[in-house]
Amino acid sequence: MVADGSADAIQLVGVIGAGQMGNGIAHVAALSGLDVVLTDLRPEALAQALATIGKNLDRQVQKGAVTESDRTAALGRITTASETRALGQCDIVIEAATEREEIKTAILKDLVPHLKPDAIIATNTSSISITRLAAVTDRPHRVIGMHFMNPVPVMKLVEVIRGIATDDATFGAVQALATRMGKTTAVAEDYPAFIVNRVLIPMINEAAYALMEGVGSVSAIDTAMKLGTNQPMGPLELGDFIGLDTCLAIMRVLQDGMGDSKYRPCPLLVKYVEAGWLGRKTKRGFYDYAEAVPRPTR
Ligand SMILES: CC(=O)CC(=O)SCCNC(=O)CCNC(=O)[C@H](O)C(C)(C)COP(=O)(O)OP(=O)(O)OC[C@H]1O[C@@H](n2cnc3c(N)ncnc32)[C@H](O)[C@@H]1OP(=O)(O)O
Ligand SMILES: NC(=O)C1=CN([C@@H]2O[C@H](COP(=O)(O)OP(=O)(O)OC[C@H]3O[C@@H](n4cnc5c(N)ncnc54)[C@H](OP(=O)(O)O)[C@@H]3O)[C@@H](O)[C@H]2O)C=CC1
Repeated sequence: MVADGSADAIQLVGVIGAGQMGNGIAHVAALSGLDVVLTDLRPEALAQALATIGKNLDRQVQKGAVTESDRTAALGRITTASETRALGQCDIVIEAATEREEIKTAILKDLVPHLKPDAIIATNTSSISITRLAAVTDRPHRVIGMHFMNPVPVMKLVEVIRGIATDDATFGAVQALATRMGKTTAVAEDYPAFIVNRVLIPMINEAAYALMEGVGSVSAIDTAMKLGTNQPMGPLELGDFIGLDTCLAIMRVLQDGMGDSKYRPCPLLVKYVEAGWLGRKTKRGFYDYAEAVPRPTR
């Protein structure tokens, strides 16, 4: 029962998509004492996600942030599955698959027949309209944006985005869940890319323009922004970290949704994605990750 909006009302969390965000969400949820069912189409993605979660928990144990017994308990609370029906008993399902609207709508349509009547559907989309995603479900009032930041175990923010039909009980339950997971929430309205990515991704896109136009090299641009504006990563390094496919997808949502040419994706960014140079996850983006120390490519 989740209708009262209390943190304790949610006990079983489903996560769809076992990529970098899905594994981070599963990690933090399990560490908060929640039971987790993590699904992905590919069994190899699930095995890789469990290995990553184990490694990141080890890192937290070494730092003294997590005890060995909490690590073991957290891993024991995560089960994996390839079939959607495994999510049937979840109180909330958090969709964290690839940032493409047709993928997300197909997932949601496949999901709803399996769910309990009052289960919440949250999406970790970085940019896509919550209202539009909710409209393909049987329960737009129970659909909400729950936008975690990468890396999920480290970053403190969750953006919460209501669709036009999202009800107060759903909003309250998700705010409480984020708090239980140790996160601080910021509420954003349902406009393209919400708050964080409305500001951040155009900056990364502009850094790609600066690179394309020869304003600076990869190292110069990242050093300038790191030391000049006190950001932990330069914009090109951060683009590689997020995934250049995801950055481009967000720019396209901004361009389509806002209809303003200031959001045009940088042609160099487009070319990198077309080449399959997606950043860290493919070992090549603005940097080459083949060696232990990433090497700038331009
Ligand atoms: C695209 C979207 O839709 C929205 C987004 O997410 S936008 C992206 C938002 N994220 C950012 O902007 C990240 C910017 N980068 C950073 O904050 C930092 O570079 C970073 C936290 C990623 C790494 O920091 P770092 O100092 O270079 O590395 P490192 O020392 O290894 O890590 C810092 C801490 O995080 C921990 N950590 C890093 N990655 C971790 C992970 N995946 N799991 C668990 N812990 C992790 C480390 O153990 C370390 O912990 P302590 O502070 O307790 O020592
Ligand atoms: N990267 C980031 O910094 C952030 C990303 N996000 C958002 O989180 C979501 C996931 O991003 P991220 O984790 O980076 O992406 P990844 O590419 O790392 O992971 C996406 C995962 O979803 C899987 N997938 C694709 N289609 C389906 C499907 N139909 N059913 C189940 N799983 C599927 C992919 O499998 P396969 O590899 O086989 O395609 C992959 O394992 C996106 O919406 C993104 O915008 C939000 C905050 C930050």
